[in-house]
Amino acid sequence: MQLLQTILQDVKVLDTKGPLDIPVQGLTFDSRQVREGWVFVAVPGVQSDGHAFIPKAEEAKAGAIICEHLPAALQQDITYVVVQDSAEAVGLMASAFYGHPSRKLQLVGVTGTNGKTTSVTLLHKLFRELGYHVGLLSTVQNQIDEEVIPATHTTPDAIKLNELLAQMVAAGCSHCFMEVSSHAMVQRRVAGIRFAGGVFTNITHDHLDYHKTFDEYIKAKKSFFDGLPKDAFALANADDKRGAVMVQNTKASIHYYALRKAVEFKARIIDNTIQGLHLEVDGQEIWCKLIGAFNAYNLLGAYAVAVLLGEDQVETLTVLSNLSSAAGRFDYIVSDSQITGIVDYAHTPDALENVLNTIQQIRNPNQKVITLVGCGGNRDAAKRPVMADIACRLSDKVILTSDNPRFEEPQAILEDMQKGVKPLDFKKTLSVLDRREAIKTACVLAEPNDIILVAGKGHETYQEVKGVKYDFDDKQVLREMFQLLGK
Ligand SMILES: CC(=O)N[C@H]1[C@@H](OP(=O)(O)OP(=O)(O)OC[C@H]2O[C@@H](n3ccc(=O)[nH]c3=O)[C@H](O)[C@@H]2O)O[C@H](CO)[C@@H](O)[C@@H]1O[C@H](C)C(=O)N[C@@H](C)C(=O)N[C@H](CCC(=O)O)C(=O)O
Ligand SMILES: Nc1ncnc2c1ncn2[C@@H]1O[C@H](COP(=O)(O)OP(=O)(O)OP(=O)(O)O)[C@@H](O)[C@H]1O
Ligand SMILES: N[C@H](CCC[C@H](N)C(=O)O)C(=O)O
Ligand SMILES: [Mg+2]
Repeated sequence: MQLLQTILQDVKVLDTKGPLDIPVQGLTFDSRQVREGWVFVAVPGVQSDGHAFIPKAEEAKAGAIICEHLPAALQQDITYVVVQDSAEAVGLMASAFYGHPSRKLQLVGVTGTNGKTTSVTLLHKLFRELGYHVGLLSTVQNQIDEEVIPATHTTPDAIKLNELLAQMVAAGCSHCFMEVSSHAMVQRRVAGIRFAGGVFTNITHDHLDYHKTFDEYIKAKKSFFDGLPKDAFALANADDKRGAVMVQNTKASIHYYALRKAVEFKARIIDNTIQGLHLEVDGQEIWCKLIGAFNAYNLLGAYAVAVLLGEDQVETLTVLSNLSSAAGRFDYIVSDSQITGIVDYAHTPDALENVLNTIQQIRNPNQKVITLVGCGGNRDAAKRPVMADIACRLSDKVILTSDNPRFEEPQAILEDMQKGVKPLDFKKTLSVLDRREAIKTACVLAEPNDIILVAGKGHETYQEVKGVKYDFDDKQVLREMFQLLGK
């Protein structure tokens, strides 16, 4: 068993009260999980401050308490350690507690507003096909080879993260591909993690509820590259306005990929149809099953990562051309009367615009596009009118509805969205609060050959209302409605 002083090795300690050579039975930042002999780290949060739960941890017989300031009264048989930054300390301690698993495999992190899940999923599938044992940490699910471990966050907390990495190492994984969210950067979930490489996909408006300003959001993403070590690679999308800024202060070796610029890794779209993408990548032509111009970026990024990790270029492209996308990313079903129902996780203005542009490019002029979209509660409210406007601009009919209202009033979210609808578009817009009814309405309105886009929830199988997750699966409801209506 590890000693407290061992797992504190990399942590900036300001003060200690009590012995440090005590065994650590477990590590947590949640007082409700503390057991006898465990280490409790008090972390300031958004809702509350972990320091307020120190008495609970003491009651549960914690062996040590790590905090940024000492409580007024100290318990005799507990060690107290004051650190400068307890969120960072959790990461550093978790890495040591689990035996530094990130140093034992090639870990690549992907950050950016859109394309993270798609990119890491492609990479996981690619490296599996290339014959490796591979881990995956994504919004949709975590995986060790084909074994699925449910995910609660895009990036797990530092303790869960190291625990999962340690499981991957134990299972013989040589690689792991993970999403690094901006929340994870701010909350230091990847402190102490060693990356072999980092990828930047793009950055657009999102999560301003949390980061407050776009500058802060950029800073959060950039801090990932600032922290990469010298022997890692930093791969950035050069077509994104912020691509160069992201990697400007990194110690890692800098590489770029782009569709519109002559950089190290480049691709060109030859054709973009409902059957997939025909691309030229580094001078080689390939056909891919993924649909939409934005997926050319995801494919090119995955290719570049593989090459930077030393894989053969031709073999990589051959495997990539056979891969399908992640669940809920341009997922579609076709009804008996040839109505195409597309389910996509587009929940940002940029993603919605990309998906709708793709649909506009691949549809024929007789097919109407009906878009159903909502915006999440307790999330960035500024995107609501913008997404409604984009939907109107790029669709023939729009149905505004609910998407995880959480603790907000669904009707109020809808009204925020309605503010973005221009007077000229009033006629083509409907608001149907209940998502099931909204999908039904879209199916009623659709005529043979039309296209319905159900945006925002993708792979999610629930609708979250006031803390309760009710079963809800866009694709299944679409299928049900097609059947019910005989479409
Ligand atoms: C806004 C946000 O990110 N919140 C995360 C944060 O919670 P918090 O700051 O509110 O924590 P808190 O409730 O104030 O508690 C503060 C501290 O007291 C502790 N505590 C609390 C209660 C108690 O009884 N005892 C106790 O010790 C808590 O464990 C915590 O350490 O820290 C928690 C523990 O790690 C996270 O689970 C929680 O994620 C919430 C559930 C969440 O929804 N996060 C989303 C926004 C998120 O992280 N999303 C990104 C992806 C976004 C994207 O790119 O799409 C992600 O990586 O998943
Ligand atoms: N490279 C890309 N550029 C722009 N849009 C993209 C890109 N890749 C995917 N998208 C769009 O964004 C949506 C989300 O994609 P994906 O799940 O891969 O991103 P993500 O970064 O993991 O998102 P999240 O932060 O919500 O987990 C997709 O459904 C698609 O509509
Ligand atoms: N990872 C994102 C997912 C948003 C998906 C959308 N369906 C919503 O609920 O807003 C978040 O938690 O902000
Ligand atoms: Mg994701």
